[in-house]
Amino acid sequence: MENNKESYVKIIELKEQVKKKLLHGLHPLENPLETLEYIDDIQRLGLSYYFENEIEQVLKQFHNNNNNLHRDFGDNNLYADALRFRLLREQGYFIACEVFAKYKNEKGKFKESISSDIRGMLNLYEASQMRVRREEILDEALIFTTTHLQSLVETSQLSSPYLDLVKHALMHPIRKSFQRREARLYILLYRKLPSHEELLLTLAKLDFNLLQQLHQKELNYITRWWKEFDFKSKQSFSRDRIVECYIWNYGVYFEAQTSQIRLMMTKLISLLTIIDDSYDSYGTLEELRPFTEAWMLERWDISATDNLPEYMKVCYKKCLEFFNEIEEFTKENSYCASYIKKGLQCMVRAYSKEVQWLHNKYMPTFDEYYPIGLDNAGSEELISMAFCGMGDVVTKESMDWIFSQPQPKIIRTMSIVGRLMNDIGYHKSDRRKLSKDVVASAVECYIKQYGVTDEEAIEKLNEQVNDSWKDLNEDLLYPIAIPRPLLMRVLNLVRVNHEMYREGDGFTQPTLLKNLIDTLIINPIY
Ligand SMILES: CC(C)=CCC/C(C)=C/CC/C(C)=C/COP(=O)(O)OP(=O)(O)O
Repeated sequence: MENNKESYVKIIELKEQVKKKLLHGLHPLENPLETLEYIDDIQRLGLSYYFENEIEQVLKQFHNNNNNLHRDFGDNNLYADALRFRLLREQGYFIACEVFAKYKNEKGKFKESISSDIRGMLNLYEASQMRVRREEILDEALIFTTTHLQSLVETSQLSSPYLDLVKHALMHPIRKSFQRREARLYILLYRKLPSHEELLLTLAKLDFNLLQQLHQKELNYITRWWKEFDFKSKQSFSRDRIVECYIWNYGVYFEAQTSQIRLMMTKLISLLTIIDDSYDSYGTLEELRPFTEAWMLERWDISATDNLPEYMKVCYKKCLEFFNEIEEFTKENSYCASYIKKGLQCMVRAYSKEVQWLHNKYMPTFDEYYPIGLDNAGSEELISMAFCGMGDVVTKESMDWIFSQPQPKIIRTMSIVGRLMNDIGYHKSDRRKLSKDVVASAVECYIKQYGVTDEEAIEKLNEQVNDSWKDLNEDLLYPIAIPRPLLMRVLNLVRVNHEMYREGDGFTQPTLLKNLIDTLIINPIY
């Protein structure tokens, strides 16, 4: 691997060339498809953060010239239509889904003939993930493309980079995916594509490897911090998941200049895990009552824990220290820390309600459970903390937006994805099967309220998760409530929730995230 200084210099030089091409070398009106493909490649290679303004300028032209460009693709270019649709919607521009009506037959079904166009089908599949409510044509497109692409994967004997992309996309659609894993994977696939551009490939590889070295150093620092804290010696039942905490935030912030917020968020999640475990696993009701009161104080004070067990004191003290660190970090925006405190209080209130149910062996109805379960998914808390890393972009109004009523749809989506996927995973896990406790969780509460089977409950809850992604998509279309860079961090937080609980409890069962950790932190790209 080249030495770091050389890599930096090369990155600067390559970036300039890409910028030039984006602004002057592409001609959206004459060559719309080539332009879109170039932007798609930049984004999928994980490089768009270098070119936000240029990409915005180019895509705006597509948006403003929608009709002209529409004609350029002709009547039968599913690949181009779907690519443009996805890129514009990802950028926040509404584009009507009726553009896909021409791919239907007289019976109102998608034409079977398009199913042999793999790249077109793949783009339509990704485009349909951008749907909002009441876009039935995109619901149908998702089913149509998923079915055909799945059968293609099962029956095809050929190996091709496109087929690899299809296999991957079926598991990880772009909209929901952990972005850095996608970048790495796309770098490996892109170099096999006949059309790849050497310059972009080199830039992407250098950038990934250089960032990875920084991430390794950070992980080193944070594991030392965790070892020195040594909470395990005070309470051995608590989950020991500092690497997973780091990965959580790496999904939200990955850039070199965001190192500090990544580490702060990692500390926050590790402390939240301790608090969660205190309520869920080992605190008694008598201990937890004053513990809850201590968090509810206007000014947190260590003396509030005088009569509490040592492990609670240690946890509370560490949080006080951590809040001093947050205040120092957000000196310029001194109002920020109070929102993080408010978010934590909201979680603790929910934990304390759940613990009463647990100790009273009471299984609530779904309606009783749901608002509490959504509150303890911690969305307001994590978003408040994430926004603190956004420097000038964040304002008091955007912090107020986090706690506004009615709750912004994208925040509700974050809670729904986290809560329901976590609870569905819990329902299927050995943890539940082996537990003698009556633990309130969405599946059990749904079964209790509606008298349905496990499978039916899970199906209904999965539907809610899918519908909530549509709401998220809507909140990300212009006009938007707060600046786009802030909303993009919220989107990343939702993606992390999805990733963590996609196949069970990735946070608690260490094997589920192992692959992700190896790919992102350990192995460079050669
Ligand atoms: C669930 C979710 C999206 C949480 C987001 C807030 C957050 C990052 C908390 C840190 C600790 C954590 C992963 C709790 C989930 O525990 P658990 O799996 O025992 O679930 P529980 O919430 O039912 O205790």
